[in-house]
Amino acid sequence: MALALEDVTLKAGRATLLKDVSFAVEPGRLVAVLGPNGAGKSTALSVLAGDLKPQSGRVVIDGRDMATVAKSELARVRAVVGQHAAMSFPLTAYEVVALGAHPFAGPERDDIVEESMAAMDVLHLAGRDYPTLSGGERQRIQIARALVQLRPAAKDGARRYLLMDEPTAHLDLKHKILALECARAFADAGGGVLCILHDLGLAQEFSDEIVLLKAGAVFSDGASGNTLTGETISALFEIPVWRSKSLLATL
Ligand SMILES: Nc1ncnc2c1ncn2[C@@H]1O[C@H](COP(=O)(O)OP(=O)(O)OP(=O)(O)O)[C@@H](O)[C@H]1O
Repeated sequence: MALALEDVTLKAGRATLLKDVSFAVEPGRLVAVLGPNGAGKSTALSVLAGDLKPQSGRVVIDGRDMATVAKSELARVRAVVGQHAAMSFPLTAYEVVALGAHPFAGPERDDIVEESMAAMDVLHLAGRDYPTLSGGERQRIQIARALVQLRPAAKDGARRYLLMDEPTAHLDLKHKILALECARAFADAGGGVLCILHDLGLAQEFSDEIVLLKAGAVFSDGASGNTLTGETISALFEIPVWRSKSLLATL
């Protein structure tokens, strides 16, 4: 059981954005995806989410080809926290989080929404107009919404997958840690998490596995403790080995 890319190649016009990319997000695991700007991380996440269709290869969710899974079913088992949390609808923060909760009704829904908002430290923002929130506040609301969306699957014992594109990008240190603790708790409770990160230290600290992407291909993939070496980081980001080694020594 897993959410996996199998030999995925994706092109846009003449550009090849992903070349034979394979990796899997297994239940109970947090996979961090790292790599230079433009490496294909967000593209890979969108393919895994079922939002972009590859020209070759396939996405497999718990043994089924994703192309055969209805969008409505997909919405119950995977949630996406995107890179840009902009939303121009005149909704309150509470209403945005509750968008994830449409299968619930009544007091149960309120409890689940409030619990997820508390987990992301945004309960005090519940009545605020979403468009007036700061970037980091919006990001935390989006994570709370995704957690709400996946709650029914958790209760049914179904597999579920949380896909996050740079969820910590706009967050202060306390909330970066909180967001990754929530993602970690989600994995520890049996969900699978994919998290695109630029921070090597946070990736090392919170993930089980690290996938390194470069130029649309998997550069390296392995257990978090073994993947980030001075030589690998140097080659991945095209920086001197002495620099990557001194950076890694600070992690
Ligand atoms: N529709 C498209 N047509 C052509 N090129 C595209 C298209 N969409 C994305 N790209 C290019 O594909 C590459 C991969 O983009 P992607 O957003 O996946 O990178 P990323 O690894 O997430 O980068 P970042 O760290 O900057 O967020 C980039 O060079 C981007 O410019």
